[in-house]
Amino acid sequence: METLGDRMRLQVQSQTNTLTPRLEIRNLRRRFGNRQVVDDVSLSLQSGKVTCLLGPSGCGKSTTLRMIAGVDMQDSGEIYVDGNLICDTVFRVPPERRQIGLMFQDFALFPHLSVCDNVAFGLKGSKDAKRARVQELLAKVNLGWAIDKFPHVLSGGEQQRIALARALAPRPRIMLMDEPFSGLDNRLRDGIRDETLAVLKEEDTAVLLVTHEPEEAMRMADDIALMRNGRIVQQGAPYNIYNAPVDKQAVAFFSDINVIRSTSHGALTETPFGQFLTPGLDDGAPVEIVIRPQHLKLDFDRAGKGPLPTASDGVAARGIVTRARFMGNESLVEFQMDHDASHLKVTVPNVFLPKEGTALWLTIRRDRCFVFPAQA
Ligand SMILES: Nc1ncnc2c1ncn2[C@@H]1O[C@H](COP(=O)(O)OP(=O)(O)OP(=O)(O)O)[C@@H](O)[C@H]1O
Repeated sequence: METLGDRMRLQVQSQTNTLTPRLEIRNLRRRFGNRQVVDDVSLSLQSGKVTCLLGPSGCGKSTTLRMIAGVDMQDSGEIYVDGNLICDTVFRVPPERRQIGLMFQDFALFPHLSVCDNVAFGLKGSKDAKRARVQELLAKVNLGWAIDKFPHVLSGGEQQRIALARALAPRPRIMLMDEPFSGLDNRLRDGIRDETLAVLKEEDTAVLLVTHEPEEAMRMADDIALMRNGRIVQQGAPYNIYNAPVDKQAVAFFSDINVIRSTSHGALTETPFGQFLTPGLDDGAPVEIVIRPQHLKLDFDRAGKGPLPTASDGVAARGIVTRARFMGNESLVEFQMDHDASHLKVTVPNVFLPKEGTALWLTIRRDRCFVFPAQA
């Protein structure tokens, strides 16, 4: 008979199982020559979730992926799958036994094999069982009709979906994707991204997607790990990464930015747009207030006066239009500010194209400002 102790043990066990990451990397490091390309990277992936490793070109994303796949070897650090060590500096499970699927930009299918044979390539078992799995996957990517075709008769987008089916066929526990959509033209990309995401979720695969495109990460990720110079500088849900960035570069990675420079005194800084708190900063410490162009507001000049100050928008400062351009969904208006001749950019929905030399008043949405100590 099951005792209370057994039940509690089972409960603890099942909780542990749900908490154990599908993939965990701890303190991974890799150096090429005298350059530390991956510097103490730790990450956890959960089943059915997409984590995006997002960062500029050359920051070490692909090197991290290659170590996880087992095609490159870390200098130090460990890799675990379902809590089991698969690689440290002494022990190493070979790539083909890691149950990790790979999908790269250069996803080349085998041209001499049919779609069926391409997708079945990594499968074991009887011919019928393989064909059944191929049919199941092709149905998921809406390409059931192509099973007996050859790759060259398919479009780029269709080939990409076949590559996804091929990578998923052996039911990998983890899928590593390195810029898999960057070879596709813009019109196809969104649809294929969404479809890929749906299939990966359905298969409950843990996904690590490498990209240098913030829009792609925002669109696909449950979790974003922002990487810079070999390190993960911030990790979290897309909403948090966008709205609570760790530093100026993290804001700038997602959008254009404006920087208002000032100095801290008594844990406050005075700017032409009002005061801001600067907790923890020494007197005289330089401060940067960072704000995205869509979070400034414009108002007309009424005989040298602008709008009255408000708690949400602070004080208005006057600027002179230096340029205004229509961008499609919005207009971009650039200013030279009266108070210090600095330049600020403002985006306004639809068409708003004031003439060069027009005086306008700018306010900033205080809840959308990020205050950082100035970086050297
Ligand atoms: N085998 C190697 N030998 C020497 N240097 C290498 C090697 N592999 C990568 N690097 C260097 O390490 C740095 C990081 O490369 P990596 O491919 O990981 O960057 P990435 O973030 O994926 O960039 P991208 O988005 O351009 O692919 C680059 O400067 C690259 O030149």
